[in-house]
Amino acid sequence: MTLPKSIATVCLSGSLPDKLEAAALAGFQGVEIFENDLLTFDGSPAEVGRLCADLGLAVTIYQPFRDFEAMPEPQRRRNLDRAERKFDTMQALGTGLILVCSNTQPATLPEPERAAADLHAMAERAAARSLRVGFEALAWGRRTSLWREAWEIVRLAGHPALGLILDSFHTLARGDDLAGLEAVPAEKLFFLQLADAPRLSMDVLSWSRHFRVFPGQGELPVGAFLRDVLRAGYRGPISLEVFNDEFRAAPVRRIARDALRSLILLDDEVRDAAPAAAVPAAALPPAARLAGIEFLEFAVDHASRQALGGMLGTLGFHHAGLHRSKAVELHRQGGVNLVLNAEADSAASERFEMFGPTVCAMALRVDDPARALARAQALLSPAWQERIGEGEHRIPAIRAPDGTLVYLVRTGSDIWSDDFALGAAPAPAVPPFSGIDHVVQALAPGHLDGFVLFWRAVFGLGADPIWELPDPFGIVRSRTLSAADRSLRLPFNVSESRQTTTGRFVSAYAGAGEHHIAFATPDVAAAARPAAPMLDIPENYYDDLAARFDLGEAELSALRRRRLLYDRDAEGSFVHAYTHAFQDRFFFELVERRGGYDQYGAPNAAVRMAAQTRQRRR
Ligand SMILES: O=C(O)c1ccc(O)c(O)c1
Ligand SMILES: [Mg+2]
Repeated sequence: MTLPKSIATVCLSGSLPDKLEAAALAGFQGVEIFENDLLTFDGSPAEVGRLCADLGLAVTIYQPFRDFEAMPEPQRRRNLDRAERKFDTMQALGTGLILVCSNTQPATLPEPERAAADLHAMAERAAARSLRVGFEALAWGRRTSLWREAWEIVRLAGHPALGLILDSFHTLARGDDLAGLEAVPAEKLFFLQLADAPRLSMDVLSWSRHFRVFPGQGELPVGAFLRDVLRAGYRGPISLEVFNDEFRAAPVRRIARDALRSLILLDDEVRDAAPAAAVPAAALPPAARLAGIEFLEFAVDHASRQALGGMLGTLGFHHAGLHRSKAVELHRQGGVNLVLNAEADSAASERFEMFGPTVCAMALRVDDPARALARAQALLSPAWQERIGEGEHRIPAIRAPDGTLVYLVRTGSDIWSDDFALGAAPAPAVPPFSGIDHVVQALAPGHLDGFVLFWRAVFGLGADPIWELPDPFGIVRSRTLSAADRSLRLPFNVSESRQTTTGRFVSAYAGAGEHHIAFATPDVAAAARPAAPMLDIPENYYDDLAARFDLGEAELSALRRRRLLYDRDAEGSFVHAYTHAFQDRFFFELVERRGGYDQYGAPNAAVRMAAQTRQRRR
């Protein structure tokens, strides 16, 4: 047994049957029927009830019933009549619970006693039909906007068919918490809705109606909230109620799968507080201990392999080996392995046919590949198997949300000697790269939240807040996921504009993908070798640097001479440089972190994007 999982139909796109099928297919046990989805459906409530039953879905609640409590007459009497009609609907749907959200009307009377009396009257009528009523405080309710105020009214009403409904968004968005919930009898906790959200400064109604996300995708402490509810003795379903413009426009099955992934993760995070009967039979296997990127693999053809190999050569890479049975080359520079795959009829060639030269796989070093794979599968990411030759290594892999492969390589193991004919390494001509510092991926609008959840859940990465970067042709939003020890850093960029560097990448190549790869170097001035096709930076940038930081003349002229970019914070400094884009697709960055600098030089992103636009036009 795990906590029963439910989802409100409002989270999903499409017609009501589409939503129900997707919820059932993903693996939910229940659905909240949102009134609007029923009103716009051309079948009876009884048909919806049958559809749910056929799909194995319980109708956990019917909602919302608005603007009910504490209205003056004659609305009061009309509201009670309206409630009777909704009870008919509930019985046809086959649900025993209705959600009343707190009144938002200016005419709402202020006395909690009046609200309690009205809800008592409604509960009395519900009870006559063996139905129940739950009361939820909307964060923007006229007189009732906090859960404690809603509880006070439910307590005053004192009817067994009336209880409290909690919604994490309404509480957490107000900066409130659940202190005091222990005082509410467990049997009065009728239902629990969960939603997360990014921290935004806007009115709470707009925030709620457009920007909610699934737990784990936002920045609110939903796990702690759920733990408090379970400690208070709540034993009902956990139900997602997310109003999100992007989710409502996205393919319904993808969003339903993200939704369930979010609850599986949350369920696991609160195991310590869950009632014994609801503790998942098996905990999720712990997330992998990561140790960086063993290799990145590019899908290429013979011509682009030649060209990319040439460009890598200017950065000090050498051709380190050839695969024994496939058209696959290994290029190396220090601790960085890049695989160029031109094998026909492979996962790589599939990507190449669709997107041209592109990164098609990333191999992560993990402490235990089998455990990492088991966790991914438990979180709804299926395993993937590449065709292999006699005696060659089988590396476990899963698919990232965009279909690229994530290989799982045991830290410290040698995956190269068996499958590759390796040549002798030449003496390094430049200070060797210590590894891959970060890999930036461009995503199509609407995909960021899904990627954030995937990487958070499957690999336990943490997510930074969102940055907004000004491109000459629009805004790029960027969010970075990283391991706590920074052994893996993955910034994701999204742009609504098709003209930005990010937007062009996504629209021109019909998909997302890695659009820039940063190599870590101890000496960026040496690594940005004269032969390398480095991006030029305007003189104005260096004048501004001199004004912003008190750099010595020698340091400033060293930066200027090599056209390096610079950033600094309280922890340390960051010197970096970019190559031209390879065939207008992806590009490379060279980064030198000094001291404890832990960011990505975001103040320089606008300069970089403008320089890229100029370079492209040349
Ligand atoms: O935005 C709303 O009106 C609304 C309705 C019902 C809910 O349960 C809720 O949390 C919000
Ligand atoms: Mg709600």
